[in-house]
Amino acid sequence: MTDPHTNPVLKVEGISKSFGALKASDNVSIDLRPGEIHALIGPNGAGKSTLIKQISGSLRPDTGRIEVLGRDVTDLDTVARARLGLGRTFQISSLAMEFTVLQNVVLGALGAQGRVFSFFRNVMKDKTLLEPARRALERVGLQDEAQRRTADLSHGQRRQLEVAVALTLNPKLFLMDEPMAGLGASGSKVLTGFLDELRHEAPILLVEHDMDAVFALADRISVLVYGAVIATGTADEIRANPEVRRAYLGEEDAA
Ligand SMILES: Nc1ncnc2c1ncn2[C@@H]1O[C@H](COP(=O)(O)OP(=O)(O)OP(=O)(O)O)[C@@H](O)[C@H]1O
Repeated sequence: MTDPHTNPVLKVEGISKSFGALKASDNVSIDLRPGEIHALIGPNGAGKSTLIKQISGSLRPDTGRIEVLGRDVTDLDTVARARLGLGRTFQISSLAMEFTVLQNVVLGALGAQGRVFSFFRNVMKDKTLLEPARRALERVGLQDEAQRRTADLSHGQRRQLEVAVALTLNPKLFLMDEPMAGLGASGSKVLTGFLDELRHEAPILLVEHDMDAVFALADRISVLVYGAVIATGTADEIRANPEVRRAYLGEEDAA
């Protein structure tokens, strides 16, 4: 369990973001503590992805402040935030399907570092890239698939590969947008086990529709409705919260 008194690795304070008349983030404050998985749940269109984008740096909030490891990153771009230790996996795959598994990890690490390359052959011989890439593949259990074409992997293996790409940067914390999406029961079980271990190394802010995974993994859960956080608490507190049941869980019969 996490100690609420330790300094959070991520602190979001009063973030708001509007698209025209629509308030996609409405004065959101949340934090992420060392060793924890903090899940962000809410109905479709509640503003989960919009919030993740603002934390990762790909979308600028209208107001509010974001701190990563005690540093104000509100004005930093995605590359600078990644360098500080903010890892991210995406809702839609960013993998190059025709490339091998190992090539994707190497290229992903290069891109995330903001580096450019001119000769692909040289990049694939660069030990400073290859070694961390192989280590990351081992961590997620894909070491035997390194030379396979990414398009030939199962959906679950691609999700593992995305985590491996993010791991090469040694993230101090993770933002994950629906990592279980499209995984079968066995795939999500494997990934659940992996995230359960990963949290000790890098705490995770997890957007996820799979309620079994959320209630199994999350130390804390925040519920977003119409851009605003209506509750934050443990799984039991969230299950028992009448406002949450009315606004969300009750309607999906997930409690
Ligand atoms: N770039 C944009 N321009 C205009 N409206 C947007 C934009 N991005 C998101 N929205 C709107 O903001 C609201 C929040 O969207 P968001 O994708 O963050 O929700 P979500 O909770 O992640 O949904 P889902 O669970 O379906 O992924 C939605 O009404 C969406 O249509």
